[in-house]
Amino acid sequence: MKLNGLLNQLHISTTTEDDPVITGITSHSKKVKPGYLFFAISGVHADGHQYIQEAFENGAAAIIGEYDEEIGPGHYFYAKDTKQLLSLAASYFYEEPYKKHKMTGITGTNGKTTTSFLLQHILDSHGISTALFGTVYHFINGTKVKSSHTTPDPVTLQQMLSESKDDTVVMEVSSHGLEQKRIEGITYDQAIFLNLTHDHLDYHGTMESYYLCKAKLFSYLKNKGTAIICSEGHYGKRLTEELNKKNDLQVWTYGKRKTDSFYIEDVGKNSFNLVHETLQVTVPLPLPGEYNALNTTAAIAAALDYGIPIKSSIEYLKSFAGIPGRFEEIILQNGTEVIVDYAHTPDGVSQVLEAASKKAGNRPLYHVFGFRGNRDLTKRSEMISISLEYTTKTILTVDDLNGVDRDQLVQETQEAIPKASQLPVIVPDRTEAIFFALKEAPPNAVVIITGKGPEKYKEAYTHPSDSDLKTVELFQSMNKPTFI
Ligand SMILES: CC(=O)N[C@H]1[C@@H](OP(=O)(O)OP(=O)(O)OC[C@H]2O[C@@H](n3ccc(=O)[nH]c3=O)[C@H](O)[C@@H]2O)O[C@H](CO)[C@@H](O)[C@@H]1O[C@H](C)C(=O)N[C@@H](C)C(=O)N[C@H](CCC(=O)O)C(=O)O
Ligand SMILES: Nc1ncnc2c1ncn2[C@@H]1O[C@H](COP(=O)(O)OP(=O)(O)OP(=O)(O)O)[C@@H](O)[C@H]1O
Repeated sequence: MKLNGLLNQLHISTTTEDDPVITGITSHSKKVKPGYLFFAISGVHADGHQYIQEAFENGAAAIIGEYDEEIGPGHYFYAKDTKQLLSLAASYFYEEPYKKHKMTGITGTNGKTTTSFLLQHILDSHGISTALFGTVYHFINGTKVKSSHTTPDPVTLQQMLSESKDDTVVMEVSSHGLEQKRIEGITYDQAIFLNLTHDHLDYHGTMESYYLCKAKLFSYLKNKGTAIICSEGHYGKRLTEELNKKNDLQVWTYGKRKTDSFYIEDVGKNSFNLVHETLQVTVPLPLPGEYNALNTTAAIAAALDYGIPIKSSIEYLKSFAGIPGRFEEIILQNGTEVIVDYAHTPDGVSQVLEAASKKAGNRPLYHVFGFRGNRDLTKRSEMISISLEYTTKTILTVDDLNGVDRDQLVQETQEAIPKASQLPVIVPDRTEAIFFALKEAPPNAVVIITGKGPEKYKEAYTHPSDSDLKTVELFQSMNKPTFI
């Protein structure tokens, strides 16, 4: 690809005499190789304009930045919004790879991973090869690829789209990804809105700007594309109203109202009823909880939009194998049921504890969880209150420190405890906290550990383990019953 052609596609109305070949695109100066086009971006921690010199030294063919002045010894072009242009340039560089696939984007505070796994399972079972881009891992051409972001940076994203030979791409679209315009240069055949509840206010500031950011996904829908929206909650209703005013989209809602395009009722332990137009069917619940009936309905609706009959989706769901760290269950030798789950927002914790307490019935329910350092502090008290409401015993611990001193995080956790008659226990070492819960809980109890799901620990703890699941397994192996 030549520079002048790319500048033209980006609507930068300057040309260069030498018109160099562009060999790659990046916004990180240290990744620049000879012939690269470097985009200078002002970020949260650094300003890419400070690294222009380094980019030239590493061989950049040209730079695009937001400073309206000549910088450096080589080609420099001014642009108003380098984040947007970086994504567009990456898309053009890889020859607009989204056009090779059917594209599904899924957004929402909670449930993106779950819904994307469910949809991928249905599509794959139907013979539609499907790539998955998301938090747990990416899955391209039948192979798992390590994921560092829910929505990858634009260059990685476009490269993955280009490498994928899959018919369909199902991708989680995070609010950070939307705000940073990582998906610019892609249009979607369908977009799904799951919910919007308290999270990431450290980044978005207010729920209003968080909503406006999530709603942006729907502006990337193709003409006649399908919007699938959960109507439970204020924001889903608002989005539906806003999108219904546009005539160029198919808008489907799902939820618990009879007016929803996909209406669910009678959510039980193992199944729920789904009504769509004249069809009424029983759907097996692939994972416990009403929230998972909703996630499943979103996946069934998306599959129907791609031509898969609802009854076929139901058949396929019977072989769904679950998702790492999403209501993942282990039964200890003494009978204690342990659940590891990724809930890390007030709504997520509330939903999963509701499902866990239904499972526990009259049995005791123990809950172990903690907070991440440097992340939305305003959700902490609410999460503790919810835990205290649902559980027999709450054991607070720490999650990733993210650079915060452990004692400070423990102190912050202590301060977040609302005044309540039943006080939680604090065990700062996460492995000790899990051991404590498993030792304290009577054999008939259910112990739920939330926050990390399948993620590896970033901190070192007393017991040699690198994830919640491994800690539970370690406890098992150290506490094997001895038979005489
Ligand atoms: C807050 C945030 O989202 N930051 C993301 C953002 O970084 P940034 O623009 O703020 O980068 P910065 O560090 O300030 O640097 C500014 C610019 O200087 C450049 N630079 C910097 C240093 C240098 O030596 N040379 C150089 O050129 C950087 O490449 C960058 O272009 O853009 C980067 C490239 O796309 C991301 O890797 C980075 O993700 C950080 C690491 C991150 O942790 N993000 C999380 C919060 C995130 O995105 N999470 C969502 C999921 C959230 C959820 O739903 O739970 C996700 O999609 O993964
Ligand atoms: N529809 C939902 N509504 C509320 N909570 C949910 C919903 N779906 C899942 N959850 C809860 O949120 C947790 C995370 O789910 P999931 O990983 O699917 O969400 P996510 O949106 O991908 O999260 P993240 O973007 O942070 O990775 C689950 O383990 C569960 O406890």
